[in-house]
Amino acid sequence: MLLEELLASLSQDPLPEVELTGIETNSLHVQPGNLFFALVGHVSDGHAYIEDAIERGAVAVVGTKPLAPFKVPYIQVEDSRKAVALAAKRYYNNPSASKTVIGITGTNGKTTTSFYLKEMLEKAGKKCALFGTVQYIINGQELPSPNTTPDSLNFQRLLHESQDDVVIMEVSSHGIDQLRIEGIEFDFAVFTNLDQDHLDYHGTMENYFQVKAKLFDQLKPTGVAVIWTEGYWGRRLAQKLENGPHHVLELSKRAVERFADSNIPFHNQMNAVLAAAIAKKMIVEEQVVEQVIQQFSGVPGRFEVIHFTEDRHVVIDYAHTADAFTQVLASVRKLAKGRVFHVFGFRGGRDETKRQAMVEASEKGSDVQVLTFDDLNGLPVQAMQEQLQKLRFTGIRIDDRTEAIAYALEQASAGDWVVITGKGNEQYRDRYMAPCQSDSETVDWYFKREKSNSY
Ligand SMILES: CC(=O)N[C@H]1[C@@H](OP(=O)(O)OP(=O)(O)OC[C@H]2O[C@@H](n3ccc(=O)[nH]c3=O)[C@H](O)[C@@H]2O)O[C@H](CO)[C@@H](O)[C@@H]1O[C@H](C)C(=O)N[C@@H](C)C(=O)N[C@H](CCC(=O)O)C(=O)O
Ligand SMILES: Nc1ncnc2c1ncn2[C@@H]1O[C@H](COP(=O)(O)OP(=O)(O)OP(=O)(O)O)[C@@H](O)[C@H]1O
Ligand SMILES: N[C@H](CCC[C@H](N)C(=O)O)C(=O)O
Repeated sequence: MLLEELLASLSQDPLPEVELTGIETNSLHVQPGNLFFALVGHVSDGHAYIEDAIERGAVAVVGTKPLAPFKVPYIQVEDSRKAVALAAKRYYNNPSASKTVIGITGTNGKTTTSFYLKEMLEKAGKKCALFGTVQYIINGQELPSPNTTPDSLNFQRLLHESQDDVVIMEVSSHGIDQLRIEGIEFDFAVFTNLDQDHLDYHGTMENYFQVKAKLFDQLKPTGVAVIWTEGYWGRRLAQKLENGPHHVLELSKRAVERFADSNIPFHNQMNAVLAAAIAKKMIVEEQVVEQVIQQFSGVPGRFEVIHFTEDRHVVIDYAHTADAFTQVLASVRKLAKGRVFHVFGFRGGRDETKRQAMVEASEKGSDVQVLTFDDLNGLPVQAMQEQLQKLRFTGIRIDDRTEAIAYALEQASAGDWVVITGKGNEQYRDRYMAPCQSDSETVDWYFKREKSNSY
């Protein structure tokens, strides 16, 4: 595509006749013939890397700041995140237009709902691409997920490669705010729930809600909104959409009554019915939907039950909000004949204001609490220790996660359950550091150690 063809609407001046070889937002990845978009980020400012991008072969640059002329055309726009999203959409020939696009938002349950839905649709013969926290899947191929919601450029590029019929994506509030989904029109948008999280980024729950609600502005005119309305924020969203053009499907506790005798955790029943509502709208047979719910293969690191020994159980779970703790611990309480141990921690550099509520949910839902580290995310150990010190917490503190898990497993006796939350299936302790064992690998290591010690 010619530079002129892509950017004519943004540039006052005529642009040179140059054939583009691609679009880039990271100067380090620029190849000769690329168009570079300078984005102001949370850590760096892409405008500082314009010269670098030009040296690597960028043929034009788009940015937001008034800058002195460069040796290639510089096009100043109001919002370079919006500009790159729309340029990528155009460059890759609007790849989502030919697919059914489903966006799932909410604090908890996005990943699980998306996995349920993928299984339902695939059983009905549809090919699904998936974007989310655990992984991306394009044309059946699993790719690592750097962000729950990919940046707009990567997203359009992957959609262009995808020969799938359906795109199921988790839409994070960061993703919406940073315009990673700008220009995408959704056939379905799902709201699971809202719980206190990410206030380091959004400031207030109201702001957090308003950002999440923006997903629903991107529904196609024929689009359907599916909302869990049992909570305050779900009801607010349903009200907001009430007089709008879209069909709104509201789901509440009544929708999960039929699971009364089943042993799926309650939160997964909610996720299952949200997925089922879309599957049915997409004409998946009732029988297929039910079969998937009954035989669901689960999500890595979400309510993963390990029969540690015959009478001791471990649950590995990705809970990292107070509501998620309440849900998971209540489900375990129903299953446990003995005590419930809870090993948990917090991520460095993330919302600190949710922590006290998480401690309280843990103390309410379990018998023994072990507070440890999740990820430090670059935060010095001492700073995390000081932050933990400030919490009102009466349980046991063991900073080293392996030791904390070992302690809980050691203390647990027949009938007890040990719940380990926060990291799920993740194989790193700090996104900036080397990979390390997952929580289930730690449990496995402990189990082997205990077995060899008993001989
Ligand atoms: C705070 C935040 O959300 N940051 C995200 C954001 O980064 P940023 O735009 O601020 O990037 P930056 O590092 O400041 O760089 C600015 C620009 O300079 C450019 N640059 C930089 C260096 C250089 O040498 N050359 C260069 O061109 C960069 O390529 C970039 O274009 O955009 C990046 C690309 O999309 C994201 O990877 C990054 O996610 C960071 C790693 C992150 O931790 N994000 C979390 C908070 C997040 O987004 N989480 C949600 C899930 C939350 C949930 O639901 O629980 C998610 O969707 O993953
Ligand atoms: N519907 C729900 N309501 C409340 N808590 C839930 C619900 N579904 C899942 N959870 C809890 O939240 C945790 C994360 O679930 P899941 O990965 O499906 O959510 P998510 O929205 O994708 O989270 P993230 O964006 O952080 O990846 C689960 O391990 C469970 O503890
Ligand atoms: N939802 C959590 C976990 C994100 C997981 C991973 N992508 C990371 O950033 O470490 C958060 O944003 O705090």
